[in-house]
Formats: sequence, structure tokens, C-alpha cells
Amino acid sequence: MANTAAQSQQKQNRSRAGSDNNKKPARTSRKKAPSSRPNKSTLSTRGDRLKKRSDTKAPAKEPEEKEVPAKKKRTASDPLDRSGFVETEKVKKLVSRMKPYLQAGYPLHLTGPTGVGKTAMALHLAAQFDRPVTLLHGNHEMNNVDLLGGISGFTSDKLIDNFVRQVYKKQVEVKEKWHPGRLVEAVQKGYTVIYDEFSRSSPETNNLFLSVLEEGVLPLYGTKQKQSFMRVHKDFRIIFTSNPEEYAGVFDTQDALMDRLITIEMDQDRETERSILREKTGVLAKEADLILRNVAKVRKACENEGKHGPSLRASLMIATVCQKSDIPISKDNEQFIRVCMDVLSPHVIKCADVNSAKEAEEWLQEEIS
Ligand SMILES: Nc1ncnc2c1ncn2[C@@H]1O[C@H](COP(=O)(O)OP(=O)(O)OP(=O)(O)O)[C@@H](O)[C@H]1O
Repeated sequence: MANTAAQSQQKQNRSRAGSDNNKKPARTSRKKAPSSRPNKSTLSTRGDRLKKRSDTKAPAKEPEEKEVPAKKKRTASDPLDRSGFVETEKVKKLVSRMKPYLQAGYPLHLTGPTGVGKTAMALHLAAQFDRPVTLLHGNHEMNNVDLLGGISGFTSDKLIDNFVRQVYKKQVEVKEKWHPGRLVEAVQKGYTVIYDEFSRSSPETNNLFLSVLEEGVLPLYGTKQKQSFMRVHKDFRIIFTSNPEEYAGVFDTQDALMDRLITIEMDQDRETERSILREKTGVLAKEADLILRNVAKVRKACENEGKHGPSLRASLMIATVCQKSDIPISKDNEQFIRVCMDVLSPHVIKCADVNSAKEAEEWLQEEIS
């Protein structure tokens, strides 16, 4: 009891002190609660004032997540690292011919035989715009779900009301969860899309691109979203690649889509191939010439049959293997001839008048040594 009386007395004293403080604030209370206003004596100039203000500005919100330009994220093993891209005069001219179309927002279509450098060029062009790059690879199984996304499961909200013991109420709300496809993200955020070998996909799938390219909207067919379409971001760009030889037997490229593309035909001359081979593998000029000559002989045989022969890829393979295994690149070296045969035989079987791998090797032995 005595204790309670003492406590009540203390309480009264505190409340009196508090009312005194209201009239005339005590120094101590000021110290305890420093004003958020800066001290005048330290703000003699406007510059100082501005400085102080910005210094005292609290980090109001989480820093916004900024998109790192594609260029800065690249590493040597990244396909978007273009440091290995060889720009000869011819390649430079081609780049400056094609870039303005993309800059103006038009879709570009690179066409040409296999291995001519369409994908390499598309990646190089895409890297010019410092936007993230989305790679799509055409195939007959690709459908709208791959591009637009689909329902990838459910989310459920469960509410259990068990406040009164005898009453138990459970409410479950189940919602379908939509996982946006890669085209949706690219269209929404303004990425550069490379749609490699687009003619391998069915015309029904490629129909999606008609309204993207013409009306600047992506229809969200079958996604069960409230909005039926999405506006295309102003930075969105797209580069298609295709191999005309593949049109036969695959799907006919729809005229409507082709009509919306700016199509550039690509080929590769000996000089460009030579520069790429030398820069990418480090072989000497005479070594590059020997490899290119051997490949050219098989190409010629293929052309005579109306077929496309070995591409620059074959030359790169031969040069890389020889460089990595210290195989002398010389027509008198057995190991080198062996590598050429292994790389080129399948093409000889396809093009020359031979019936077996053995005959192909004999053909090559005669032609390249
Ligand atoms: N300018 C270049 N600089 C460096 N490498 C290149 C260049 N052009 C082509 N290449 C190389 O040549 C090879 C074939 O090029 P790429 O894959 O781009 O051909 P493609 O035309 O897309 O072939 P496909 O139709 O078979 O897909 C690749 O190894 C590529 O890196």
C-alpha cells in the first residue's frame, strides 16, 4: 500500500513537471529531441543550404531497379559478346546499310544459305542498340504458348475463420497463374528480338507477328488476361533470319509476313571468309588459303549438283582443330588431310558421285592433295 502511495506521488510530480515544460521547454528536452531543421549557423550560403538539404535527405524509397544495358552484362562466353565479330570493309558496309532500317523501327530479315553469317550479323546488329536481346529459335513445335506464355499453375488464398470454437469457416480462392512468354516480355520492355530460322515455325504461330509489326500491338490470344492485347514498346526491334533452301519441305513463309519485312540477302566472299578464318583461329594467310581452297573444291562439286556445299563453318572447324592440336596445316601432312576428310566427307557424299564414306575419302584424297 505504502508503495502505491509513493508511486501516486511520483506520478503527480511528473505531471506537474510536464505542464511546466509545456509553458517553457527545458533545455534538456530540446537535446533529447533534436529538430529536423538544420542549424542556421552552418548554412551561411545558399550553396551550403542546398548541400545540407541534399545531405539530410533520407533515402526516401528503394532505388529503382534500372535495366543494365545489354553491353555491360556481357562476358566472353556470352553469345552477345561481339568482340569476336570480324568487321571487314564489306561487313561494315552491310552493317551501315541495315542499321537505319532497325533504327527507323522496321523489322529486318536476313536470308541466305547456311553458315553465311546471318545469326552472327543479327547478334552484331542487335548489340548496336544496347537493349537486352531475346533469342527465339523457329521450330515446327513452337506455338502461341511459347511466345505469349500460359497458365503455369494456381495461386490460392485461404481464409480460415475459427474464432468461435464451434464455428469453422474455410474460404479458398483459387486463381490461375499466368506465366508471360518471352515475346510478351520483349514487347512490353522494348527488347531486341532475334527470331532465328523463323520459317521453321508454322504460319499460324508466326501470324502473331503481323499485328506486332503492322499495328504495334501484341494480341494476347488464349492467355485469359483481362486485356486482349499489349502495346508494343517504342524500343522494340526485331531481326528475322531464314534459309531459303529450307523453305521447301518446311512451311511456306506467309506472304503477309514477308510483305512487312525488309529482306536483305547475305552471301560471303572469299576475302571475308579469309579474314574471319584468320582472326578467329589465328592461322597464317597461306594456311587459311589452303583450307579455303580445299573447302572450295567440295563446294564446287555441290554447286554443280545445284546443292549448297560446306560453309565457312567447315573451314573454321578444320582451322580450330589443327590450331588446338598443333597439327601443321600443310598439304603434305597426313593428320591435316585426315581432319579435312573427316570434316568434308559428308558433303562429298551429298554432292559427288560416290556411294560410301570410303569412296568420298578417295575422292577427297585426289582433289585436295
Ligand atoms: N563477321 C563474322 N565475324 C566472326 N565470325 C563470323 C562472322 N560471320 C560468320 N561468322 C562465323 O561463321 C559461322 C557461321 O555463321 P552463322 O552461324 O551466323 O551463319 P548462319 O547463316 O546463321 O547459319 P545457319 O543458317 O546455319 O544458322 C559461325 O561460327 C559464326 O561465328
